[in-house]
Amino acid sequence: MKKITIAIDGFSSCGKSTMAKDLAREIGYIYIDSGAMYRAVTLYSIENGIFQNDRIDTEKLKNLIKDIHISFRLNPETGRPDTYLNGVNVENKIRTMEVSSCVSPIATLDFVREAMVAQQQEMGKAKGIVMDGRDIGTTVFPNAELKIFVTATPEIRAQRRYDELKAKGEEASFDEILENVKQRDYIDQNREVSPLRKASDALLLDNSDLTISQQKEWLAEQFERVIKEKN
Ligand SMILES: Nc1ncnc2c1ncn2[C@@H]1O[C@H](COP(=O)(O)OP(=O)(O)OP(=O)(O)O)[C@@H](O)[C@H]1O
Ligand SMILES: Nc1ccn([C@@H]2O[C@H](COP(=O)(O)O)[C@@H](O)[C@H]2O)c(=O)n1
Repeated sequence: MKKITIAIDGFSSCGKSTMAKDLAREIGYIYIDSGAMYRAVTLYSIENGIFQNDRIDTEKLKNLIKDIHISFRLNPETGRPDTYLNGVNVENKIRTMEVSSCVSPIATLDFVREAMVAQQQEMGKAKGIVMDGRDIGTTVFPNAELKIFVTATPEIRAQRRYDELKAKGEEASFDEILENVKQRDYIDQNREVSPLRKASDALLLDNSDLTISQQKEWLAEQFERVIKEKN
């Protein structure tokens, strides 16, 4: 059976990775969370004094970008891939509010995007991949056979993220999360390079009123339909 490329884009915290991971596991495809890659570059920038007091030392980051190696390894406990930055597992560190509040400015930088997109295209060159992000259907894999664009109201997305952090026993403020979600959406949609857009051939999914299992079922139906057409 011919494998395809699946691009899942959309707004922050709307459930892209939940859908993408589940589908990839069920159909035996590779799953790549492209947002984790921008988060890893951001963590590196914070830890190496590149992002300080709301300022990015772009020259320093440009010189060091070639030293930033991001990879994914399956975590046998969760059954999901963890993100590694220069060989160190940073899966938890990249999910903090500190990284969330710095990541979108880092993701506006053209040389950062160039480096990430090149790695993402390399990861997907053999197809059989589900990748989620902001520019997967528009820039990374414009020829993907299945493209989805996911959205939900900012309040619902913030509530989901708040519930997730609370369930992990982490301190969280709903207002801070909502503000972060809105701010990232704004920066992501308004940057010059590869802004967040629905690709013209992407299917739109508003999952505000869908459960995780309903959206999973919907995605599986889309996959079945496309794979039948292609084989
Ligand atoms: N339909 C849904 N109903 C309720 N909760 C959901 C739904 N879909 C996802 N979630 C939950 O919402 C939270 C955010 O989901 P997820 O991390 O998949 O979003 P995302 O779009 O990948 O976010 P980000 O852009 O920040 O990477 C998670 O806690 C997830 O379990
Ligand atoms: N393809 C992508 C993916 C992500 N970004 C930026 O990274 C931020 C974090 O992504 P999450 O998916 O983990 O929320 C996101 O807000 C974007 O700024 C991107 O630009 N392109």
